Amino acid sequence: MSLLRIAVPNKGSLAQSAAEILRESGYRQRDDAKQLTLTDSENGVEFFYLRPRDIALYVGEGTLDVGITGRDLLADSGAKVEEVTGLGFGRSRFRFAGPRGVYSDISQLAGARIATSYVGVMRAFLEERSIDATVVRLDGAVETSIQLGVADVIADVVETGGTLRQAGLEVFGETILESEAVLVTRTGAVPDGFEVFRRRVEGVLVARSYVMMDYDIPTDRVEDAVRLTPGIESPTVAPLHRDGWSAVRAMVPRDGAQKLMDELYGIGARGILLTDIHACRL
Ligand SMILES: Nc1ncnc2c1ncn2[C@@H]1O[C@H](COP(=O)(O)OP(=O)(O)OP(=O)(O)O)[C@@H](O)[C@H]1O
Ligand SMILES: O=P(O)(O)OC[C@H]1O[C@H](OP(=O)(O)OP(=O)(O)O)[C@H](O)[C@@H]1O
Ligand SMILES: [Mg+2]
Repeated sequence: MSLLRIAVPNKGSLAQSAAEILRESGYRQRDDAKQLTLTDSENGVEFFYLRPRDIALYVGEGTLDVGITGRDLLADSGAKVEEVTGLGFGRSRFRFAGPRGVYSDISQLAGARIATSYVGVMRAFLEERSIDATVVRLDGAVETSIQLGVADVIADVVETGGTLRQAGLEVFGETILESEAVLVTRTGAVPDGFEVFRRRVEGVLVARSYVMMDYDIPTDRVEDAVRLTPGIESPTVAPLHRDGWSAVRAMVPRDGAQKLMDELYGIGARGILLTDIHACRL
């Protein structure tokens, strides 16, 4: 059987987290950052470590079957690929920024020189709003371009905002794009072996965002408790040896789990336990 060919970021902000999620999904990953390919035939896959910006192109051309890249890079590429799922890491916003106190609205972009590494996204944004501005393509360190007189404003990736602050810049206007790492395939194609891969990765995402909750509760309060912890399909309810009590087990979102424990305690639940889920298939 042919191997599923998967493109993985080789460097940059997405590389480490991408390798982590693949490892947690049970795949082998390279242990040398100079290694460019890795075959995991036991699991039916082959990994290609590539620049995240190029990944949409390889997948869009059909040279590779699946890719992990940024949603913003995907939008910029114009390649024929579709997002299968967000992966919850590499979160960033794509924003306009200018010298502090000068810009407050995108109407001020008319006639301006905008430096960015995301020329495709920028041109589309300006065209949609009929704004006539000059786009200056830069590879990185875009924040410095204003000081150096190459541009008036920039459009760049912002995470903490630390880089902008250091450069004496501030964001203005609407958020152009919200990004995170995404799993992509070629539009309209479901490559052989992809479903197994997708289920493994989605299993890790669920395991990361859910926890398992167990508790005991007087049987006459089970309905109230189940309303608080409905689980994904339906919670397991089993009789306790102690008369009039039941045990309940349900998956709950990790965020807010502590508050949920307080609420369950409040309606009479006891022995409330929270445990991590390491992997799952739903
Ligand atoms: N500081 C950051 N925090 C979170 N995501 C980021 C950050 N910088 C870039 N990204 C995301 O990483 C992807 C770009 O990856 P790429 O490897 O091309 O650039 P990079 O992470 O800036 O690395 P480098 O500039 O060192 O090559 C995009 O999806 C972008 O949104
Ligand atoms: O809001 P922050 O947390 O400061 O992060 C945003 C910065 O991170 C990235 O730069 P990177 O370090 O990848 O350098 P680059 O500009 O050369 O791509 C991005 O291009 C911003 O400059
Ligand atoms: Mg960068």
